[in-house]
Amino acid sequence: DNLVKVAKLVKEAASKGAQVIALPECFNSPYGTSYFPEYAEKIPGDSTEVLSKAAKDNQVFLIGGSIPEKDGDKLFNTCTVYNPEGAMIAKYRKMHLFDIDIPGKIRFQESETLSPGNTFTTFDTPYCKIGVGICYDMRFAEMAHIYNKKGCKLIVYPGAFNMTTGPAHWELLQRGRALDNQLYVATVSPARDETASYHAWGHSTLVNPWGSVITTMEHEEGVIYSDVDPNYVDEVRSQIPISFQKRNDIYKVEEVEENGKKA
Ligand SMILES: NC(=O)CCC(=O)C(=O)O
Repeated sequence: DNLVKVAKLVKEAASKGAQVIALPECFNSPYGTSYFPEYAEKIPGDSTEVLSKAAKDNQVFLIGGSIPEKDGDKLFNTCTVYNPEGAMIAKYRKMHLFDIDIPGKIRFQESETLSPGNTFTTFDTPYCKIGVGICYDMRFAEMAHIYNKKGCKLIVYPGAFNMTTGPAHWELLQRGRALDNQLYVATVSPARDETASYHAWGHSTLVNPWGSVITTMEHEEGVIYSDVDPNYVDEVRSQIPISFQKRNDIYKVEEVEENGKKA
């Protein structure tokens, strides 16, 4: 059902002028560790073929939310990205697994069935460079900082916060990452399904480099639209030039080398 919905909604968004479209975390699977093995697919596979076709048919960049990915005997929470020709131009595996335990509220351990990825992922568009993270990744300021250093003007986080952390942290984190790095931050959540075991907070949102929420929604299914203006990123950065004012002589955020390669 969700694959059919993707084809329909991407077409609808493109017909209204969208050029870059993003889907939610785990859009082809219920969000829950017991579901991931059942719904996991290889990449390429049925779900990613639908994404590739939707991008090509509608001539858009498509950030395909995420799916549980099966690779050998491991599962990952993986986002794939397509260009308007339908080619997969990026693949990102969630680096920071959502393992939390808030007594009486929520315990969730993605690591029960998923493994973490180890690679930062950005891609170029004619509009700007875009960085990809998934949900819990948004809590890690250093990751967004590295995307800023790599030249991104937009970071997209498909994400499914919950009814405990959503109201408290969802918007605050996006505004924080946007303001820290003076770039746009977009989050895309699944709609809330009251019959599911995990109740998503919803509230897909776009925040601008000034830290202002420029578009958002509630928790029902829907599509939201907004312009991203890469020139506005430059404007804010020249007005408040924090990137030049960092005391790199005293502290520095940098990618570590892993096995001789950048992480
Ligand atoms: N899917 C996730 O990573 C959820 C993250 C979350 O809810 C949080 O509070 O962080």
